Amino acid sequence: MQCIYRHVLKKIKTSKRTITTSVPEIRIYEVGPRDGLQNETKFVPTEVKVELIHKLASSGLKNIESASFVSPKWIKQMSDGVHVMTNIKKIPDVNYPVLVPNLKGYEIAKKCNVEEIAIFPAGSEAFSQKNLNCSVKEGLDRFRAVAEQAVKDGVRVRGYVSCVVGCPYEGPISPTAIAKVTEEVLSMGCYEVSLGDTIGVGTAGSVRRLMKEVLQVAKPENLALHFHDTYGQGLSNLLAGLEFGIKTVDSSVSGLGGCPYARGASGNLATEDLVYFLYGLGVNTNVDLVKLVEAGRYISNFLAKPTESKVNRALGDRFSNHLDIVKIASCKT
Ligand SMILES: CC(C)(COP(=O)([O-])OP(=O)([O-])OC[C@H]1O[C@@H](n2cnc3c(N)ncnc32)[C@H](O)[C@@H]1OP(=O)([O-])[O-])[C@@H](O)C(=O)NCCC(=O)NCCSC(=O)C[C@@](C)(O)CC(=O)[O-]
Repeated sequence: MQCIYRHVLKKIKTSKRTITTSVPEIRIYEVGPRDGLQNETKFVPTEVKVELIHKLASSGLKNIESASFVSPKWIKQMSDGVHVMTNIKKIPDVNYPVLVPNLKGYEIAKKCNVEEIAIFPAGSEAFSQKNLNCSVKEGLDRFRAVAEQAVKDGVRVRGYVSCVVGCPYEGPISPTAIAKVTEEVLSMGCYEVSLGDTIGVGTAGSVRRLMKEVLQVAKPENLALHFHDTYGQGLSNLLAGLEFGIKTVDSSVSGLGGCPYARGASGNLATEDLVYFLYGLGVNTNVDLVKLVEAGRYISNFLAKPTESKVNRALGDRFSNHLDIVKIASCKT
């Protein structure tokens, strides 16, 4: 089968010479510290959030959505965003984006010297009302003002579109509606739009239908996939999406996650499961699975709940060497 993933040229040193080879690569956008924790009822202290972010960065993840600057009246769990962002010991080549709902949140984020923000309009009218207290159109206008200011300030902007397959209040959402919102979000200057199956109702079939429509208005390199794993379809949905040439995938360590305004939705696709899956496809992730598993256990232990990652559970205490796990994933025993 022809490899469908983006390839990067890498210089690899052998004992005798340096060779240039082509390695497929997928960009992982970790959302655990934000999407993963925002729905937790027990307040996670700032130092635990910061330690989680440090552990994720040391596993090799390069994009870690670290906080959100939403109204603390709406999401109390994220109310310490300023302290989180000012206490992270940043690694130079790691991106630490934050979620921003309006200009007020943007101004606070800016004071924390963030280099990237994410805006998050919805594809569904009812969800927009519940999540943002405004219509889709009002949300888009509000986010356009934020994006324009950020672009002016040289801050990168990423966009989410929520409820790309289904809405907890309205039911199925048409791919045409999602394509329309995606096009508008891209026109605001976002370098990428992440398509969020907020309640995890998608299947490989509905994801294919969505991709066909959205790719009428966007290039695959400007799209990302954001799956919640409510019905256990996260990885098959992802495979369906990757077949369209998408190169960025969102996931959450330990499968944490959920939105308080999307009751019943489970966590995101677990990053440990994603990394294992990608190694199996021969896709380079540059992530150390042992360190990632440790990060997942750190936060699950703190929350006193079992990990939602099947890979994390399956590995138990058997493996301390990243390469051994990669061999299993690649079936190269
Ligand atoms: C958009 C609003 C603010 C409108 O909320 P509102 O109540 O209509 O706004 P408001 O302007 O009337 O403000 C109400 C109060 O909040 C304050 N306020 C207002 N904004 C801010 C701010 N940025 N930072 C700090 N404070 C703020 C504001 O100052 C005021 O304080 P008061 O005067 O009463 O003392 C609110 O609805 C909100 O914060 N919503 C965010 C909800 C949220 O975070 N949801 C989860 C993230 S979305 C998600 O998870 C989906 C995603 C992205 O992961 C993709 C997927 O999974 O598919």
